Formats: sequence, structure tokens, C-alpha cells
Amino acid sequence: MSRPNQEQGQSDEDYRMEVHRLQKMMNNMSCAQQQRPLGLQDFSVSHALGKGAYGNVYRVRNNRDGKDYALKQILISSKNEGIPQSVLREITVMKHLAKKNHPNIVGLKSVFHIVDEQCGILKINMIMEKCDWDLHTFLRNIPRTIPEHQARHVTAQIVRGLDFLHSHSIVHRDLKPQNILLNRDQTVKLADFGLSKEHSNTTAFTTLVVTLWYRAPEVLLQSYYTSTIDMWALGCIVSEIYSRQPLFAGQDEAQQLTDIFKKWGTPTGKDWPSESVIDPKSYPIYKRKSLQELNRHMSPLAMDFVDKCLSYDRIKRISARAALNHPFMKPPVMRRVLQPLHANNK
Ligand SMILES: Nc1ncnc2c1ncn2[C@@H]1O[C@H](COP(=O)(O)OP(=O)(O)OP(=O)(O)O)[C@@H](O)[C@H]1O
Ligand SMILES: [Mg+2]
Repeated sequence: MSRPNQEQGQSDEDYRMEVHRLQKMMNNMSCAQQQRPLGLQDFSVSHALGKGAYGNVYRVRNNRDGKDYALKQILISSKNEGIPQSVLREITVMKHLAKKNHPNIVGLKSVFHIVDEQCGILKINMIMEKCDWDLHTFLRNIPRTIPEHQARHVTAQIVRGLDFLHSHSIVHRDLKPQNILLNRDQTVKLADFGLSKEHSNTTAFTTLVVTLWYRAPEVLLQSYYTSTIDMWALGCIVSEIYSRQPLFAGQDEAQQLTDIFKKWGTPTGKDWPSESVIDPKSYPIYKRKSLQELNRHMSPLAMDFVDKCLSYDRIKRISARAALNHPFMKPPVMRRVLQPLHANNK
């Protein structure tokens, strides 16, 4: 395979090594799972489930076992600077997590690739368990507010998934409704680990994490962050589960911070991240609104939970482990089938 982009600082040899490493990793995985590694010829493609930054996600049927799966196909063209870090990271993280088989993390069955030498395209195929909806689609298709017990049941599973990730030193970093998958039987699975990153206690200094509306203030303020950035995102998501509207919705990073400050109050001295290079004086002092004012659909217990997720102080912000013991996590579970009226499942 020819090297994609000579100007980007990677040698032919580097790129070949990178592809070789990926091939070895995928072959090991496929061989461990069945006699002959799975290939595209084993699947019939049904329809698209979603669009990704590097490719698409399809619903497919495995002709060997007759079951339906989701195929995430990542296309890496020769114009790319080698294999993007986010792709390598997603495969590594999902492969690592697949061994543990957690009920709230989307399962990866197999990974294989096709190299189109002539077109210089590497197609990476990830075969995952297929879910019925993502939370974004689900929330926009239900006719009325989600019942309290379902909101709690969904949240509890997200927290269990996050606790599992964080206990394995993995920060999701892109937690948002589109990356939370949902099934008719009410099971919830976290997906899309393209921005996940194995972390030590504190990592830092990149703003290219967590999609804007769910992005924690310390990330927007270019400060250090920890796994609790996923808990800030969760606070925003729980509010959205009730209102079906984003809590903070800026169009760019500056607007996002302003929207947070206008609604949640400008952080005072001790809440302003000390490592931030941004001067707190550059923002007007806004008074904090109550959650009741911001979202009248939430129950008092949900408000207490969201309040603890949205602490400006990342040390005081509730961790996924502590969240497991919050009373909001202990719903009187009524098992009902999730069924948005206007959406067919995928
Ligand atoms: N296992 C699955 N079952 C059902 N639908 C899925 C599944 N995986 C992904 N999808 C759908 O496809 C969409 C895009 O998938 P995904 O989030 O993995 O891609 P992406 O956001 O572009 O990822 P990346 O950042 O790696 O490019 C999801 O929001 C969801 O609607
Ligand atoms: Mg996604």
C-alpha cells in the first residue's frame, strides 16, 4: 500500500508499520473467535444506521449465525495522514473492553479490514452488537416526557457503564445522546469510543474532546480534566432526558461557556480552574438560576442528581462510583418496553 501523504511527517516505513500493527491486532482478534476469520462476504448489508466522521454504520446480517449486527465501516483514504489516532484508539479501547463483556458497553464481535491497493483505501470493519435506537433519536421521537422510572433506569445503566470505564482508567470524553444506544428491552449501551482515552489521574491540554453541548467547563477553559468530565456530560444528558432539549447549547466554544455561565452562574474564584489560562475577569458576573427554572420537567431527586453532576469544582463533582449510591439510582423498576410512537427501530 502506498503511503498516503508524504508531507505529513510520517515515512513510508512508519505508515507500513502502522498498517501492519493494525492488521496483526485485527487478525489476532478474528482468529481467536472462529476458525476462519470473518470477512465482508459473511454479511448481507440491510441499511444505514448512522453516519460517522470516517465512515458509516450499517445494519447487517451475519450469514453464518443468521443474527443482526451493526457494521461500523471506517474508510481511510490515501489523502489521510496515516490511520487517525481516534480510529486506532477506538479499536484498541473496544477490543480491550470486549474481553470484559459489560452489559452497558456495546459489544464488539469482530474487526477485519480490506485494503484497496489501487484506490489506496483502507476499510476497517467493526462488527458490533446492534441496538434499536440511540438516545438522541429516541428522545426526539417519543410523544411525551419520559416517565420517571424509565429516566432513572436509563440513567442508572449509563452510570454503571461509566463506572466500568472509569474503573478501567478509560474516560469516554464524547458522552452525548447520539453515543448512548438503547434497546426495546430497556438495556442501555455506551458506544463510540473514538475520543476515549486511557488516563492516569490527571491528563490534559486538548480542547478536542467532548462534543460542545456536553463539554465540561474545565475543558472549555483549557484546564486539566479527569474522568469527571463524563459526569458533567451525564448531568446535561439527564436534564435532556426530561426536557428533550439540551441544557446548555452554544454554537461555538465561547458561546457554550457564556450559555453555561448565564444559566449556571459565572464561577467564583475558587470554582474557576486554577490552571486555566483564561482570565475570569473577561466574563460578566451572572447569577445562578435554579434547576427548577431551567428545566421544570425534572423530579426533585433528578434535580439533586444533576446538581451533583454539574459542580463547577471537578473535585466536588460526583464520581460515577459515588453516583451508584445516589437515591436517584434506585428506582422502583417497572419493566416496560420502550416504544417511540413515531420511530421504527433500526
Ligand atoms: N451498535 C449500534 N447499533 C445501532 N446503531 C448504532 C450502533 N453503533 C452506531 N450506531 C448509530 O450510528 C451513529 C454513529 O455511530 P458512532 O457514534 O459509532 O459514529 P461516529 O459518531 O461518527 O463515530 P466516530 O467519532 O468514531 O466517527 C450512532 O449515533 C447511532 O445512531
Ligand atoms: Mg458518535
